[in-house]
Amino acid sequence: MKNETTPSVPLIDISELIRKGSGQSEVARQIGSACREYGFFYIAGHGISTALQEQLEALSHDFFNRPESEKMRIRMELGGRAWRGYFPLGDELTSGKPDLKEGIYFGEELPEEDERVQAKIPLHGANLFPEAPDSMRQVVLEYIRRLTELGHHLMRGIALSLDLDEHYFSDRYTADPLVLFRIFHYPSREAHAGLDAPWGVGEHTDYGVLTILKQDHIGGLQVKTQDQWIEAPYIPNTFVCNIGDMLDRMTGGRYRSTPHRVLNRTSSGRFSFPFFFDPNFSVRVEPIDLEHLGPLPEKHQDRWDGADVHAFEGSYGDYILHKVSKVFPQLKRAVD
Ligand SMILES: O=C(O)CCC(=O)C(=O)O
Ligand SMILES: [Fe+2]
Repeated sequence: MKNETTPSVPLIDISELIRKGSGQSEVARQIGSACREYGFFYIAGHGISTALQEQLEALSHDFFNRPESEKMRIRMELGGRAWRGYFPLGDELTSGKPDLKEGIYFGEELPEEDERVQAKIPLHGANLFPEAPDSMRQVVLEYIRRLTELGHHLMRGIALSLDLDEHYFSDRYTADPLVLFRIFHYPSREAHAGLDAPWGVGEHTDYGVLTILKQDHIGGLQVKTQDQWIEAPYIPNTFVCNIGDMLDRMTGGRYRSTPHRVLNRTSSGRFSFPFFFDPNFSVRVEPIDLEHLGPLPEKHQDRWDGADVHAFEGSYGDYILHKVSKVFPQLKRAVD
């Protein structure tokens, strides 16, 4: 008889990878298997303190509970080409439709003197922090710092999982990664029954190499496996990691940039904290020679022709700007 058990996103304890212990090759093996099968995995043993996570959550609740007029004081238009700041409900489009979410965009904090800011390179610049709650700046910057370190560890694990040198990605792509951090608030559907926004976030794939997502107890993240949508529920003190388009491209589709979406079915607001650890903005992203792994598994070969990530030529910056212009048409005008 066929086994009817619903597949679920695997959970991997990465503590041996973080401490570079003797068990890190086993962690890498588990990461590789999850990336091939799901493109998604949970991590435990990640070393990010619960105190920092709780502070971030409390500050986010505080900020998003404030009146719209106050939140709009750090609206995205004021962030210009750096692509930072607050966007109100319905302003972000995924697959051409408004999402039922509001949020703030952050990134690496760069001063005006930084040469990339001077050169007016898009997505580089200073963050917009609210005046209140006033510890938002310190907590968000600390969170970005810690998650950047975690991203470097995970990229070592991903390199090992492909039988590559552990510094493969940092040598070529992520020594100076493009990091983007977002805080999203998904209100309950009944609070906005009039808005034509079918999803919290519509079906999409992520753009870069690796996303490290903290979600709250409300849950609502859904992942598209080979043949069905499955839930990726809240698991306390874990992060959900997923592979983005650039790693799909680099691995010739062996590692899947898996479509996902969000639906808040509850009557409470949902908060989530996606952190995107991406290739350097200026680097061209090329396929890796993975002949040592043998031929591409048949079930993944269909991704080759259909998915435009494999046909794409250019820097990561070209790729992300093209994507962003669809999600935030108004930002494109700031960049042009
Ligand atoms: O909020 C979530 O759980 C996921 C958000 C997401 O998929 C994204 O920002 O790319
Ligand atoms: Fe996503």
